[in-house]
Amino acid sequence: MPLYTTKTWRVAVSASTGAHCVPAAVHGKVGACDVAGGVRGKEGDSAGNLVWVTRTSKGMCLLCSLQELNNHIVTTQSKADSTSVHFPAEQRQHLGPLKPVELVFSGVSVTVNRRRILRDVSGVVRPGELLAVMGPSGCGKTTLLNALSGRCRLDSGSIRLNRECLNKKWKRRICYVLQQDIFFTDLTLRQTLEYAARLRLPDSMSYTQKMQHVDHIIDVLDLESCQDTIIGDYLERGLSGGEKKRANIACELLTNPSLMLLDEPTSGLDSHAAYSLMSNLKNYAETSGKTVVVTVHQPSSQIFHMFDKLLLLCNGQTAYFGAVNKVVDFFNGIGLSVMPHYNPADFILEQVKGSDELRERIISASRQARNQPDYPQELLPDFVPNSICDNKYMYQESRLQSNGHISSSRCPSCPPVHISCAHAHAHAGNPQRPSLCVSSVTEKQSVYTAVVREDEGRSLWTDNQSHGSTSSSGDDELSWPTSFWTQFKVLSQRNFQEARPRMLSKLNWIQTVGLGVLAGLLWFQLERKEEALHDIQGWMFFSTTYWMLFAHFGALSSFPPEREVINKERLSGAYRLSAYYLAKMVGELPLTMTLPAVYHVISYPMLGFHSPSVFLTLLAFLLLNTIVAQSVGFFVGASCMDMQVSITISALYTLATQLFGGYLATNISPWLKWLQYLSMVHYAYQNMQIVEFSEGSPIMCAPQSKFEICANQTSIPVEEILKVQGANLPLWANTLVLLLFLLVFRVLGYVVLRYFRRPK
Ligand SMILES: Nc1ncnc2c1ncn2[C@@H]1O[C@H](COP(=O)(O)OP(=O)(O)OP(=O)(O)O)[C@@H](O)[C@H]1O
Repeated sequence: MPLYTTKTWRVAVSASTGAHCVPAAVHGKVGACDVAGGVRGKEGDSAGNLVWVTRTSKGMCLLCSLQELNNHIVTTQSKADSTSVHFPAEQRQHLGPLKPVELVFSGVSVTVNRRRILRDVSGVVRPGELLAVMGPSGCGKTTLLNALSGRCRLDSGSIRLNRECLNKKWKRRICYVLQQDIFFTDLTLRQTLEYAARLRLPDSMSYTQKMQHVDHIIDVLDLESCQDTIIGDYLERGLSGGEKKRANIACELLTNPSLMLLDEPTSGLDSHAAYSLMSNLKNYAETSGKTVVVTVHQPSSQIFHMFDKLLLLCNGQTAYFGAVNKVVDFFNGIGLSVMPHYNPADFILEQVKGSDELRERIISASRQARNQPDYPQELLPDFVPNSICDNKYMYQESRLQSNGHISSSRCPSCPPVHISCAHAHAHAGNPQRPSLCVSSVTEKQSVYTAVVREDEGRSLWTDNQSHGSTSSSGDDELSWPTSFWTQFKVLSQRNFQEARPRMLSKLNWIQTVGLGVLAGLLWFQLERKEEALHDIQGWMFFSTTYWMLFAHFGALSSFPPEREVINKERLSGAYRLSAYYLAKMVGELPLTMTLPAVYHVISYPMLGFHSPSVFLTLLAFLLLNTIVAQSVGFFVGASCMDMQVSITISALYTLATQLFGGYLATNISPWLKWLQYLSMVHYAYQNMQIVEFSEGSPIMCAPQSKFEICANQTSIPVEEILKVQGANLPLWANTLVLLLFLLVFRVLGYVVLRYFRRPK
């Protein structure tokens, strides 16, 4: 699919329509815009001026260099660059409006477990910039990223994105690539990306478009060769460390995020892979106007010079914040000179790992640097953030009317904004009808202004220093990328695919068939007489308890790794918990039922087959019991964060359930008897007896029968068999209780995940 085309553009100027861009010649596919949004032009714009990209209603791609507007002619070429992440226009329009993000964090202090980790850390990253956070191990880099992504509470300070405080809407939009690679280990890389695309790309994109997008990301991150390899873990080898890292980034890149936070993306990579990854990110930031923050340990000098800005941390405090190319001057200024040919990254890290006195000197020099004129004004103590306007509407939108005037819809309490088209080089030879305008600066702060051309009805963003977003739409920003139905469908498929190798593993098959045959042989063709009654009951009790334990502990052990993945996905706002929960139940249902059914098919006919209806009803109760046990296991697994605790609780519950099931102990003291009503096995076992002994040939009395009724008749009715065990509920009541168990534990599991174990 050709994503990259070479285009030549002219600016047509006429008295009636003013200046606008027209394609002078188009080679390749029309509409395949390959630069996302307005960017500070690099390619084809040697002057480094703003390049505008927009789409007309006819789907044409317009690129104009503002600098050249006055010259009436623009030639912009965007050449193929396989390392850049570009989104084809027809896909990009589905990914939502392009929203460059300016990240400002000021005076951030964080305490974790009563230990102060970060103190008064500040910084600004603008769209198109790559900020590196560096510092010795344990200095607080990850904690800072956690704070910037809204995953930990600030003691003081603020985090603003496009001048809005970090809120739920932004948290969902931030892409945070964690240091650990959290995936379903049995899925291949391609399957992982496909599911992520189907879940996180909007419903307005077709399946084919989503898959094309996956292909593109795989191509960009050079993952073709390993796309069909499983992710793997320490038990089963899969992707290499570097491939996992890139897979992690690929999953996040799918949604075309405006702000990316990456924790140690180069750790575990060789120098070439690290360089290639960082140049991808650099390109991504530059060409797509993205804001990227990475933490790095010890970058090579090549990588170091790729960064635009550096935040150097030392014991949780800022040791340097500013342009990378000025860090050497900063250290020179305090008498610490880098030796020639020495990697500046190594040098500065050595300094911040030096003596206490040296570190104090660096930190205090960094504090003094705040008085320098080039220090970002947003970080100055007297900067008034959004106290004048409320956070939401610091951004404002203006409309360019057909008469050439600009109408501004700013909030009443905003300071006056002077929109200066001259300032924006946008006269285009016709002052009455400027094509594009940018905001100017008020006394204290620049205000983000998007100017909408009435004839195109489309917002463009700009600012002479930084970029604002198109208007934030509040609540709809919190809506999910896909419908409940899509989420349910995709998650069910993923659950099925992910759980199948685990639940239907070769070992589980061997265990099931082996036990089925063994149980069949042990209780082979039992006669229907009192002497064999205990054995028939033994088969039933063994079957119900075995599958209870199998399902309960299966659910218990599989949930902790799954919790990691769903927490990560929930934090990124990928889907509703309810969709996941329902999908988990439905997706795993066929797998949960397969092995007990196989066991039943093998062992029951060996025991003695009466009728298909008995066979099927017994199977139904065995399966119901298994599903109930699975729900209890899932509930315990979801509630307990500590595996040891959950195993202890489960062992206690399942063993008590067996003891009170009605087979092992029949003369239970009255004060303990109530416990049998909490035993799910009790109900399933009773029902199996009711079904088995109600149909077919009756159970014949023994010559020395222990049943009183045998004094008057030759066979034992089912009621008498159950009475011995102290059970008196009918079939329907036992079934109802089992269904209630199922419902209650499923609902409890959901409530725990929704309210008590929310990812933070
Ligand atoms: N939950 C926690 N409880 C106690 N201490 C914590 C916790 N989380 C982090 N810390 C401490 O905070 C400090 C900073 O941790 P952080 O993970 O942010 O460092 P880092 O700079 O990312 O380190 P590295 O480069 O080794 O990954 C460390 O000393 C760590 O032990």
